[in-house]
Amino acid sequence: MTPARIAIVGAGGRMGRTLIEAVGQAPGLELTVATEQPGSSLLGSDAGELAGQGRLGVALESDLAALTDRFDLLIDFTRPEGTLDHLEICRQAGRGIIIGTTGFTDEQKTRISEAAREIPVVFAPNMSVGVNLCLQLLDMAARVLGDEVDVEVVEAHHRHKVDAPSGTALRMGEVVASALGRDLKDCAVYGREGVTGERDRKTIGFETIRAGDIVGEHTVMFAGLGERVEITHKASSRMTFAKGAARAATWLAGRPAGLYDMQDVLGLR
Ligand SMILES: NC(=O)C1=CN([C@@H]2O[C@H](COP(=O)(O)OP(=O)(O)OC[C@H]3O[C@@H](n4cnc5c(N)ncnc54)[C@H](OP(=O)(O)O)[C@@H]3O)[C@@H](O)[C@H]2O)C=CC1
Ligand SMILES: O=C(O)C1=N[C@H](C(=O)O)C[C@H](O)C1
Repeated sequence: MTPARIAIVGAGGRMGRTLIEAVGQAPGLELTVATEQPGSSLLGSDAGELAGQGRLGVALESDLAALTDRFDLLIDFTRPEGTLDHLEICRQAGRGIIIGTTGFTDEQKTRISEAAREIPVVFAPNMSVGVNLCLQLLDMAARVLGDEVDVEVVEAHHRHKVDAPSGTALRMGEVVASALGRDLKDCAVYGREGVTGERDRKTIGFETIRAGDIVGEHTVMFAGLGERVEITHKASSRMTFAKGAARAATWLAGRPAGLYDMQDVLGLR
């Protein structure tokens, strides 16, 4: 079978470099385009050499709109504003997109849903198998423990991360809120300070740690009187996310337009 031709945007970033390696290891995928922002000192360098994989013959370029005839699917782990630009280019060219970027506003998420009426989109704040399994476990835990417990989501990431709470923490909160018949928008509490008063059982609390080189850790605590359940995921390598994105790309190749996530890719729905 002909491999799907893959574009990686933000190719010089932490995830971009890891994605170059992961796509190179995926049998059904071939890296054909890699981009960075205009003005980047990385433009012209070889994607494989950038990722420590040896020469691939794919030079970093900046004008994605001019390159759409050279890829079938685009993988985007950048920033929301960049992702929306890339999404529009994919929509106009009829190319599928795998979005791992986090930190979108509701309005920006709506734009992704709208584009997914025309092109296939996988959009997931965490592409690791483990986190997606945890989302299933969280749904079950919330249904069993119900309103008898206090729910807190604690996440820790490296010092360079710019959005908080993490997209994964928010998705975990959404899963628990939905299982409990709540709307996260009404019940989320983002950090506490000063005289807060007693805890309201119906809230879901979020705590954020940013420190050093932590790859990504999430714990959801269901704390009752006399016992406590904690569901924890710890990523120790970005390759776990990159392999998930490569798996999503393989899965998305040839699919019809639609908004999918990693639960679809992994057959967990
Ligand atoms: N879904 C998942 O499984 C995972 C998601 N993520 C998410 O992926 C995103 C990237 O993370 P990470 O790799 O650590 O970040 P980095 O900052 O290391 O990389 C981001 C890359 O995107 C580029 N970029 C930034 N803004 C734009 C723009 N407007 N247009 C085009 N390119 C742009 C950067 O270029 P420059 O350096 O020039 O600014 C850089 O190359 C984050 O949102 C993060 O939360 C991360 C890991 C897993
Ligand atoms: O920025 C990161 O690094 C990560 N971001 C994602 C998120 O915001 O959930 C996923 C992962 O935890 C790493």
